[in-house]
Amino acid sequence: MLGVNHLTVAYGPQIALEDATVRFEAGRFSAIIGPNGAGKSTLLRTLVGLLPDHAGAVQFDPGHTARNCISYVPQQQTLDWGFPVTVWDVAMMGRTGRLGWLRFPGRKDREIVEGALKETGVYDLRSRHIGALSGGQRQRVLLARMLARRGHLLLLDEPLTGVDAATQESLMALLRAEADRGRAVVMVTHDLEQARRWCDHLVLINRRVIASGTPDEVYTPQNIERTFSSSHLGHMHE
Ligand SMILES: Nc1ncnc2c1ncn2[C@@H]1O[C@H](COP(=O)(O)OP(=O)(O)OP(=O)(O)O)[C@@H](O)[C@H]1O
Repeated sequence: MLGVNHLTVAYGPQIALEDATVRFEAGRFSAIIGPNGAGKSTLLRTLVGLLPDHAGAVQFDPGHTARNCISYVPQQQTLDWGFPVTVWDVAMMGRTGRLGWLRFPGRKDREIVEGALKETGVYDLRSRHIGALSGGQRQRVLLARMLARRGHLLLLDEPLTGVDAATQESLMALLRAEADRGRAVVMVTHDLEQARRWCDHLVLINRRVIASGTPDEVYTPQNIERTFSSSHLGHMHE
């Protein structure tokens, strides 16, 4: 459904991701795993189209583009939470992004937003200003916006940061269900054990793709060592 082919991304002289080739399929729940600075967010942001300045190709299946099929949940700290909007408004942005700014949302859109807020457990907070939410509540609102968009491809950058353990389980179940409905779900995470339990496709990266496959294929001592060995600290200081 979506992939990158020999992708290299640099920020100025610093190469963040080198010669990465990987494919994400519909119906699969994929996890991108690696240490800090490994290039995980860079890979996701390139897929979304936020880093157009790269070498190599981002490939969509025919009829799909970043604009018409991706729902993206960025890292929470990259957003401005002082913006004067309510929980409901943020979830509705999932619809307006789809409709275009000139069309007003209709009853169907309101139903979809209501359903998304209920699914993520923040419907009761719908009139609250987003600045007045806890970290875990904010994360749920971002997930509600993502669900409201109804994209075929869900890209999430560390979506469980700040979320308590019980809620993490229910949100993982929610994402698993989205994959089982035929969506491609791709999540950046630091939690290897959680990824092994919920995901059927893992991608280990450390500036390069170290391994890609099922949890059993990917979680070998050698791959883990190559992904998390301190050698990557070397290139952080290059
Ligand atoms: N806007 C930027 N300008 C310059 N360098 C950047 C920028 N964004 C990321 N980098 C660098 O690119 C490399 C990869 O960063 P990236 O954010 O993709 O890592 P990550 O795997 O998502 O890390 P983390 O687990 O810490 O979120 C890092 O060395 C980082 O310092």
